[in-house]
Amino acid sequence: MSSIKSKAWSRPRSNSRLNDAFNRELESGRDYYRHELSQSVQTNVPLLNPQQREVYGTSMKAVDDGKGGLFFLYDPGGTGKTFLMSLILATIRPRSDIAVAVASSVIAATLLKGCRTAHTTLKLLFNFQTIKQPTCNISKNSAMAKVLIATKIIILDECTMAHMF
Ligand SMILES: Nc1ncnc2c1ncn2[C@@H]1O[C@H](COP(=O)(O)OP(=O)(O)OP(=O)(O)O)[C@@H](O)[C@H]1O
Repeated sequence: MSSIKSKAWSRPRSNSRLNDAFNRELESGRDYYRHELSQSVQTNVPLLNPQQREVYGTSMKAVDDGKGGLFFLYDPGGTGKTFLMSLILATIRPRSDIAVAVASSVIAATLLKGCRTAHTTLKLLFNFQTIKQPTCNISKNSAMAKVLIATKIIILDECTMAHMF
């Protein structure tokens, strides 16, 4: 009898712990000032140059269509990549959608709002560049896995530098 009781109580507790962790991850992905972000979108979209506008349109279409895709943005320094990525994040986040921003280094992570290192967020192995088929150390049932499933876009800044860290 006591074991039945303990099973009956233990299950909801573990689910609720998972839900709490999920909600914490979710909130950290959504915890932005919506009004401020929406205003920055209204102000900055009209400033985009033709090339930035094309990348913005392509990225937002991919997000809205939900078909997935892998896009690389490569341009010389100072040409507005960070400006553009910030705008993409600011467009998606006020909709209560999750946009994850990660970077290959701590310094690069300071450039985008809510950005963390890819190693921390995606639980990358530190020696992943030496492994033939590297995987993220995130279990299927974890809160982070649920967040990633719900994520609309993952932006990885300075990805070409990832092998150095
Ligand atoms: N369309 C734009 N309208 C107004 N300012 C812009 C625009 N695009 C970029 N900028 C400004 O130009 C400067 C350089 O842009 P940004 O930092 O985004 O370049 P970057 O390509 O990310 O540079 P780096 O590769 O060195 O990190 C920033 O001050 C940014 O705010």
